[in-house]
Amino acid sequence: MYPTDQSAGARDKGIEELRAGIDEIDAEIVRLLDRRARLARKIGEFKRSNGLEAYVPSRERAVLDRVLRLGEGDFPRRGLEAVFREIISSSISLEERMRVAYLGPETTFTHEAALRAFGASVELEPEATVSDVFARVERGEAQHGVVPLENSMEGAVTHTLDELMNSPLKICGEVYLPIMQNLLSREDSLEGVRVVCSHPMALAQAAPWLRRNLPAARLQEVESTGEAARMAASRPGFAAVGSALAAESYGLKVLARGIQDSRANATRFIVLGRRWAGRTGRDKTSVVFSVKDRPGVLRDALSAFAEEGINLTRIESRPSRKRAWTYVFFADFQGHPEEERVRRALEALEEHCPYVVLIGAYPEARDPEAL
Ligand SMILES: O=C(O)C(=O)C[C@]1(C(=O)O)C=C[C@@H](O)C=C1
Repeated sequence: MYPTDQSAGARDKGIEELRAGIDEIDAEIVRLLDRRARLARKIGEFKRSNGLEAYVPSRERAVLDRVLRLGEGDFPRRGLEAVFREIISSSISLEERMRVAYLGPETTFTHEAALRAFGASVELEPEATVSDVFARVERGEAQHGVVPLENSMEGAVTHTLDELMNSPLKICGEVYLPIMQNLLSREDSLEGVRVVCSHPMALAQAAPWLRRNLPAARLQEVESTGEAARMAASRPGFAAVGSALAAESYGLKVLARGIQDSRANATRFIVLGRRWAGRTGRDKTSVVFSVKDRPGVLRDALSAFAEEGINLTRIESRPSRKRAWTYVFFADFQGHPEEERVRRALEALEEHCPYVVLIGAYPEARDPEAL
């Protein structure tokens, strides 16, 4: 027999005392949060009268680092980070009406990345394409944007690189998300699935699993994983490759979990804004440049980075789209343009390159596994 509330007697008394302790602490937390909110409002007023932006990634990094250093007790570190992500998100919303455009629709991985970067208290606005996200921010209809930049298995998101080349916007943040692909459907089992739809990258990530487990299914490419989930919800015999978040919001069954090809599959997203972020001491900088047409020029252009001991974390070429067979290079490196050694390396780069544009500087994302 299970004890009822009444019969639990002495044990109840024990738990009630503990709960009274929690109630007291909760009241104190709320009082402290109110005090913090009042300070954030004042900071918001100061920023408004001095033309400063509400979202300050470098300060957020400092706040989170400090909190994680303080939190060496019983409260889990991941929990601390999540709680403070939302506290800061609330502060931002008190400072100004913050609109963040992202590559939608809702429930896609970019949505998840935007939530990671800004928390749930800002207005997250889904856009149909990467260039719509850029356009919204460029027109000032959103202060920031979030788009995917590269996937650890599929490589660069070329739409994003092409937009970065021509936009006045800067990268002010980065988010890494481990990608978990799932097979979502209204059907009860794999036998009922005739068509599998998703974004081409998601289909590619799940390709070996799909070949093994659904060899007869037709694959259909659609604009996004969210759109795929919507289709799977409305059409019998359809399944989508997408996130667990999508399954939840479209009422789909998860027929198989973790169907992506590699456990190391992660996507890197960027936060766009009008300015790059301030220096934190653990930063990354992104540049785009073109080189003159002569042997060894790329080596010469990059040698200053080696000489200054600056670690290049990515280099990638794209057609310039200005003239056939001419290319631009995208490079990311550890460091911030305010550092002397970075300034020297960039000056040397300019000597070798007809075109160099600094497209962003931002706190280097923490490895989520390290928490
Ligand atoms: O310090 C600031 O500039 C604030 O606006 C406060 C705060 C915070 O809540 O800690 C909020 C938003 C910023 O992005 C950074 C930090």
